[in-house]
Amino acid sequence: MDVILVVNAGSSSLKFQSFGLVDGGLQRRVRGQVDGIGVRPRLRIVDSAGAVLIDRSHEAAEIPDLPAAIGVLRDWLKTRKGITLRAIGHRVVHGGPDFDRAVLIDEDILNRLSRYQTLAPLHQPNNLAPIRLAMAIAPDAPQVACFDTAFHRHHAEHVNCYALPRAFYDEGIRRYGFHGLSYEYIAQALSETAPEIAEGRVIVAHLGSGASMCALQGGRSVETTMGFTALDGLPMGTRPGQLDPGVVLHLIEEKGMTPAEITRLLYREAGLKGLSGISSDMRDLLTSPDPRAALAIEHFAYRCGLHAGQLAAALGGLDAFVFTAGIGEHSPEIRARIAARLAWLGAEIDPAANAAGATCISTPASRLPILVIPTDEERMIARHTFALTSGTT
Ligand SMILES: Nc1ncnc2c1ncn2[C@@H]1O[C@H](COP(=O)(O)OP(=O)(O)O)[C@@H](O)[C@H]1O
Ligand SMILES: CC(=O)OP(=O)(O)O
Ligand SMILES: [Mg+2]
Repeated sequence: MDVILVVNAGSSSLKFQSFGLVDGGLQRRVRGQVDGIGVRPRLRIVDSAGAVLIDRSHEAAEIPDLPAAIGVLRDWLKTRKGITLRAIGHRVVHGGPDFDRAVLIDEDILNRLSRYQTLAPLHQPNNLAPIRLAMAIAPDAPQVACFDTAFHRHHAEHVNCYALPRAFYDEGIRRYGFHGLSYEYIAQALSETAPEIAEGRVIVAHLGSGASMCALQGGRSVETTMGFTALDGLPMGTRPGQLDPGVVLHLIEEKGMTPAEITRLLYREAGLKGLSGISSDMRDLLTSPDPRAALAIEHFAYRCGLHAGQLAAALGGLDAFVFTAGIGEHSPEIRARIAARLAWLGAEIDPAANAAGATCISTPASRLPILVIPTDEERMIARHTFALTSGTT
């Protein structure tokens, strides 16, 4: 069978899916991930029916880093029989100013994407490593880069710019926005399942370890909370979200911190982890009796409400609100706390539907429909990869 392999390499995990090309469409075959890389590595692969094919824990030293995780994926792929790899699609977080759509990868493209490593230090190096490896070991398989930034590339100029001298904008210092593959998937899912909502003004809240919100108008992104990098906007697992740049100046001038130290602080030590001093994982905070956990949760819900207000203003009103990603899909408590902050926009949550994880979690009387839609960045990547390579393979 001909398959498309999708690779989504993150900061501590390698997620992958394969899709069979069946009757001109994409049929998911397997879904897997290596997570806890370098700490508590675990490989788990399930088939399309949800049956577990592999669930294996490893010693930290066995899978200490991303290249080792890619090696595990490669070894597993070798055991698959009767499969022809037609193309590989990759999530690449930063596409800079040039890429407003997915692109076939060659050496030149790869070199251009390498320039954005410092703009997405948690993601870009890990996104590019599997591309390089596949170029070496499967040079005949076309590879496609699918960008988090592409879905936001058509924002109006007044949305895109910072109030800095124009030269900075021209050299690419702009508000790019991220999680675009997730938002594009949700926009398509909405147009299929709730077309009347999809045509209107919708906020999608992608709340995972990275978190952002997107304002959709008629299925297109018109505003988002992240900017030049994936540090801006909502507080996240280990990133602070919106921060007065004066804080960074203070850290440099008064505390003598180096760029590397500040990068570490802002990408790995801040957010829920820094504020609570307990964990970056919302599940740990929700079960902790520690008041610092309660503060971090309150800060998160407050800032989500605040940024939703900004996006509602950008849209000039709001017709629906959608929760997605790890926290958005799985935490009724956080959904309820954020929805309570949207009461002024007409939101009224249905506690039973929320607890049950229903698709619609607002009451029939709610002026604002509130939905939960699981995201699927990998399927979005497969769609782009298929569209770009079906004529060439
Ligand atoms: N049941 C749950 N309750 C609260 N938070 C959860 C739950 N399940 C997952 N999460 C949160 O989701 C996060 C992971 O989300 P995910 O979208 O997979 O992020 P990423 O793709 O960025 O790793 C975890 O760090 C955890 O905080
Ligand atoms: C861009 C970003 O923050 O991605 P993730 O949520 O996967 O960390
Ligand atoms: Mg993610």
